[in-house]
Amino acid sequence: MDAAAAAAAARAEPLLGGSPPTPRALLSPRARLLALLATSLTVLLSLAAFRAPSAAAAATLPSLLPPPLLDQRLDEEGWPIIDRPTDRPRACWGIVSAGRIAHDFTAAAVGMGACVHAVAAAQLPAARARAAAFAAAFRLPRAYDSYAALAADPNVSMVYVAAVNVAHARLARFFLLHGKHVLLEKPATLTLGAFDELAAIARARRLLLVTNFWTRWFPTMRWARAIVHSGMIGRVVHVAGDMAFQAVRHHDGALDRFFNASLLGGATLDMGSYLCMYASTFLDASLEVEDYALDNWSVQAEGVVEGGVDTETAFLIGHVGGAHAAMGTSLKRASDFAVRVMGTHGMVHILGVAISPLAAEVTVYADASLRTESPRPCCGMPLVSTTSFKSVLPPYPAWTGESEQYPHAMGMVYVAAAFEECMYDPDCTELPELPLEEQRLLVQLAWKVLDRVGVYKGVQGV
Ligand SMILES: NC(=O)C1=CN([C@@H]2O[C@H](COP(=O)(O)OP(=O)(O)OC[C@H]3O[C@@H](n4cnc5c(N)ncnc54)[C@H](OP(=O)(O)O)[C@@H]3O)[C@@H](O)[C@H]2O)C=CC1
Ligand SMILES: O=C1OC[C@@H](O)[C@H](O)[C@H]1O
Repeated sequence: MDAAAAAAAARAEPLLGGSPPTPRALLSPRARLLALLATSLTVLLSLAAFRAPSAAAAATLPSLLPPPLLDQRLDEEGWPIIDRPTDRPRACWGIVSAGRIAHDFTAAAVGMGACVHAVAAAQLPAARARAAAFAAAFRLPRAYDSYAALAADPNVSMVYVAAVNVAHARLARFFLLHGKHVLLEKPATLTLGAFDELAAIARARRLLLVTNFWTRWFPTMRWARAIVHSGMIGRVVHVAGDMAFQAVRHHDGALDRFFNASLLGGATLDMGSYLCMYASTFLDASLEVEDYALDNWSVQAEGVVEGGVDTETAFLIGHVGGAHAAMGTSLKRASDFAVRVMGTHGMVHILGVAISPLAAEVTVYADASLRTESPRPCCGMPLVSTTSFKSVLPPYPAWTGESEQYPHAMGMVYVAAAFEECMYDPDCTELPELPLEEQRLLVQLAWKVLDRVGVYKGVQGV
């Protein structure tokens, strides 16, 4: 292991969780012996199922296992290590819009040493001054007050589209047609038709089109996925998540995007889209072949609609494999922003803020299906192990004089690094962490939720 990898491993090491008192202590001596045998068997089977990195690890309890190896390279401060070519120009970003998340992404990108060449602000008033101030703060060479000027800049090969939801389809189409690779803020589009058009352009021109579900590239998410895929918690049967906050109604004197139907606001297209992403991530985790056809998924939803947007929504997503997700989102109440992935004999708990998760915990219980004695009628299986995972973010670049707008903003480095690395690989046409077909499914799942709740019916082209 080289020094950087060792530093990264140290930063992302599992913290061995203290186990709560085992319920076994409450059983009779005979039941205790049986439980011990069952637990030992479960431990052995868990170990067999777990893709441990070395044979030595297979001799230890699951709670002592190292996490699955993460193929993510980070330096001592937590910055991604990128193999940039030395024999040709670097790929440079253009930032489309100068709003809140655009600040966050740009801070992460300049912090990690990426080339951010220009920003364009073009929709809200004072575009020229806003773009100039943005460029000055992040020391970008160019500031434009039109998106067309940014699209014409030959130094920009990839753009980050950070405008409000209603502009996503239009701007992604515009920049793809100008030959730029596009990292597009979520939700990619409202309608399937709009997404399919974007995907067709991207494929035809061999351009990257990636919805910015940045969660997918977080070390915590990679760890959680690896744990679930290892079989350590058994077969996934249920995912539960809740993401809600009391959104501000007004921003800079106008109705904020959250409550603004003309900007495609509402809880589902905001945080609900992450919950759809979590459902897609884990519900089919046990299938050998990933299948993103909507026919394999069912959606039910209830919601409260105010001013044309959903402000409180609960939805269920079912997968043909039998697993299901129960999700809640709201613009009007608090939440722990956590997601729990429940398997037949264990659970991965992705701690809030699960949009940009820095910590998770896996709990493994004895597998009742492997026990020989009559199962107890209720409640709680003997605990086998609890293992935690934590990661740290690289520091915000203080020299910008800016500060983060959204939690864990520096976590944008992970998706930015993956995107940039793909730019240097002639064979890379999609990011494996979020293929186009899955992005398409995510558009459809959110659309189904909204359809059931009764908003945005009949809207086309966005
Ligand atoms: N991945 C993530 O973690 C996050 C993603 N997001 C997503 O990013 C997008 C932007 O969110 P955020 O930065 O909070 O948004 P802002 O409210 O800050 O607006 C972003 C930009 O959109 C344009 N815009 C804003 N209001 C209007 C309007 N009334 N009419 C037309 N254009 C408008 C402006 O572009 P210009 O500057 O060019 O004038 C503005 O700078 C959303 O799609 C959201 O879902 C948001 C937060 C976190
Ligand atoms: O994508 C997002 O992530 C963070 C949330 O607070 C924000 O509203 C949303 O758009």
